[in-house]
Amino acid sequence: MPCDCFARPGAPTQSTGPMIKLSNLSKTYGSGPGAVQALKTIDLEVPEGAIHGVIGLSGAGKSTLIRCVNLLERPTTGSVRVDGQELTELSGAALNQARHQIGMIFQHFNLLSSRSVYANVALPLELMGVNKTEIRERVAPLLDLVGLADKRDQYPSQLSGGQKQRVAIARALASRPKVLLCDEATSALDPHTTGAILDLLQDINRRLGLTILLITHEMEVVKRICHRVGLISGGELVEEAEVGDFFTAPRTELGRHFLNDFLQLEPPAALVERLEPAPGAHTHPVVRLAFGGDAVSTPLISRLARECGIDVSILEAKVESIQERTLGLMIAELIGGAEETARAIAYLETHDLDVEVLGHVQRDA
Ligand SMILES: Nc1ncnc2c1ncn2[C@@H]1O[C@H](COP(=O)(O)OP(=O)(O)OP(=O)(O)O)[C@@H](O)[C@H]1O
Repeated sequence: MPCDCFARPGAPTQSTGPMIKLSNLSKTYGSGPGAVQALKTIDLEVPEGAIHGVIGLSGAGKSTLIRCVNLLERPTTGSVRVDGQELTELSGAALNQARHQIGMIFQHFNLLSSRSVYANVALPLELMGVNKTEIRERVAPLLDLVGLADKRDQYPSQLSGGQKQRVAIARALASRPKVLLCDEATSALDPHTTGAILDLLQDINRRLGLTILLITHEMEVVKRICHRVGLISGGELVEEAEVGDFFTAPRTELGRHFLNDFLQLEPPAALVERLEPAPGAHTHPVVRLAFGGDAVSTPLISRLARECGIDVSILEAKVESIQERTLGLMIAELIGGAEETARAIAYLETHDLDVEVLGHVQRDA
């Protein structure tokens, strides 16, 4: 439930559609032979109140994408609608006004070193022409919200990285935005501080009903606070899903790469050396299984062995909690004849498990 003290008087939601809607968005840097097409026909919708992550490798186009949402980068083609308003048609004062609805935080905080914590948070309000009394009334609860009321007169050089990011968050919220953009906001922080900042962002999302779009290269960030996630590669959104679905059944090779990297569930090295890509006359498959929902609490493996007439040798297994969902992961050898193991894989697939055949090993080896 949004908190009253951060309400946006006179600024009701203009649209009943998504809070952020990017349509057919492309961005090319430069021209001629050296041109770089950083974004290619991106379509993305973020509903009001959602936390939406975009993950990708370095150079995939994440920063360009998020900077197009507030027109820090002007897209080459396409549409950017925030709360129903088309931003690409705006410039000058009208664009500045629209940007009050969109706060942003950065990897390196971007605080002004010559200004105190209080003055950094007050800055956007000064630029908006808010009077001093109102600024005082608005900054104090923001510092409370981010847990820095006792640091109001300190300077950025006297703060830790996590505290600097808290100041940046308070500053981003000063104009009472509807959207918060987070550009690798925790990448410069240690894991403990990252957790605390992500908790704060989640708390703000819940208390203020703020829509958050974040970009990251860290699955941990997605796992911890995002509702939905998009995967970007070569400037294209190649996959988009609910976070629970993405972690249980990524649909692309790159999605699997991110997941495996995060889970670090790899077959033992000795087995990898024996893996062959194609089945042979005397091989059996090695599979990686990911399962969520009811499958986690069902004795599927013993049923599989019984019903398909195979043996199952479990090589690695773990259970992860992804927000409210449980994800089971396993690497196993399915030991049996070609027909039986093919039937076993089909059986697993019909029970909503994500099955990846990693390769095949000689039965007698
Ligand atoms: N101002 C620019 N001029 C020219 N090319 C650019 C510019 N900014 C980014 N690029 C190029 O656009 C592509 C996407 O860059 P972008 O910074 O959006 O990727 P990213 O996913 O955020 O990468 P990283 O995680 O390394 O920050 C890259 O090939 C990059 O070199």
